[in-house]
Amino acid sequence: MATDLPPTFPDCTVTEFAPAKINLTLHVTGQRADGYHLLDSLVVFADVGDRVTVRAAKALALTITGPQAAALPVTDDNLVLRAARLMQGHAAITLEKALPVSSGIGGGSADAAATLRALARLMDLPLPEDSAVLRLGADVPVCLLGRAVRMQGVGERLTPVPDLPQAWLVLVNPGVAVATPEVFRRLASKDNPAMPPQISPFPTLEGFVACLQTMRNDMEDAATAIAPVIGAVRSALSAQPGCLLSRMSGSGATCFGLFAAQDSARAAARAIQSAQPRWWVAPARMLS
Ligand SMILES: C[C@](O)(CO)[C@H](O)COP(=O)(O)OP(=O)(O)OC[C@H]1O[C@@H](n2ccc(N)nc2=O)[C@H](O)[C@@H]1O
Ligand SMILES: Nc1ncnc2c1ncn2[C@@H]1O[C@H](COP(=O)(O)OP(=O)(O)OP(=O)(O)O)[C@@H](O)[C@H]1O
Repeated sequence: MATDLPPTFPDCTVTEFAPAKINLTLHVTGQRADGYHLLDSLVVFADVGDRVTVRAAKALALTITGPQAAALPVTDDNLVLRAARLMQGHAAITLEKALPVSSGIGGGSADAAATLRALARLMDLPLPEDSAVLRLGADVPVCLLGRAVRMQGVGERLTPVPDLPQAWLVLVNPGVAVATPEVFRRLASKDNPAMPPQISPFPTLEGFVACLQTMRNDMEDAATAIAPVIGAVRSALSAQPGCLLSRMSGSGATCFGLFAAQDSARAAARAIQSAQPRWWVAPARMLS
């Protein structure tokens, strides 16, 4: 049911960027009685992502455009609409979908967070309370924060980390959607060691990478069992000159390579894309 807007409602549009979320590490350290898993993850963002534009309207409506739009039909449970309903936002919303769907880089969560931010700006309203944000999805709180952070609990405990060194990423998705609940179900162990209690400052990228190498993504084996092509993605990234570290993000199938120089990241992305024209490949700056 459409509701009339207050006469003073500003006639403008607001656009918010929805950056890809990357789990540089993802330790699964336990499971709660309700089935949700306890995590310990170093999360960063990349300068590639979706874009959410909101415009005041008499009723809530969503249009999806962009290179990945075909993979995401407009349905009532789209996270953009769920987020907008939380804000009671009457808005015409356009989601420009650039990130592959169900790919471990938090596309839906990033879109939900961007929608909350955009509607808060458009309507000059506060953001919803933390528990409501978490109910949208375990990755929505971290996406709402939108900067490098240690994520614990089921996704709600966010602790600042020291400034991270500048780095470049190559994100590669082989075009296979991996369902997060299935990967959690298939974990061989749900009770793995956490990251060290303190994350110290990293004066150099080399030191940062050495530290990351002592950590893991505990979902990678289970995701690779579901989508063996993840192994090929990891190999393709690791084989690139200048790749300091490669690992899967989230529940997959997207993997990232970490590079010291933008040129090497771009060259690696070009090489992988030309060898695998059907894969989604994106060079990006790591946002910390
Ligand atoms: C794997 C991660 O991407 C790591 O950042 C996230 O934890 C997943 O976040 P998300 O996609 O926003 O997850 P949700 O949409 O809340 O949950 C999808 C499903 O994943 C499982 N799930 C999710 C988060 C969590 N801490 N434990 C879980 O067991 C639950 O079965 C849930 O039904
Ligand atoms: N705006 C949206 N963008 C992407 N997926 C959405 C969106 N809204 C709802 N979904 C649904 O959410 C599910 C997960 O999609 P998403 O792309 O967020 O996965 P993901 O990248 O693996 O997330 P995460 O890294 O948080 O586990 C899919 O089933 C998808 O249909």
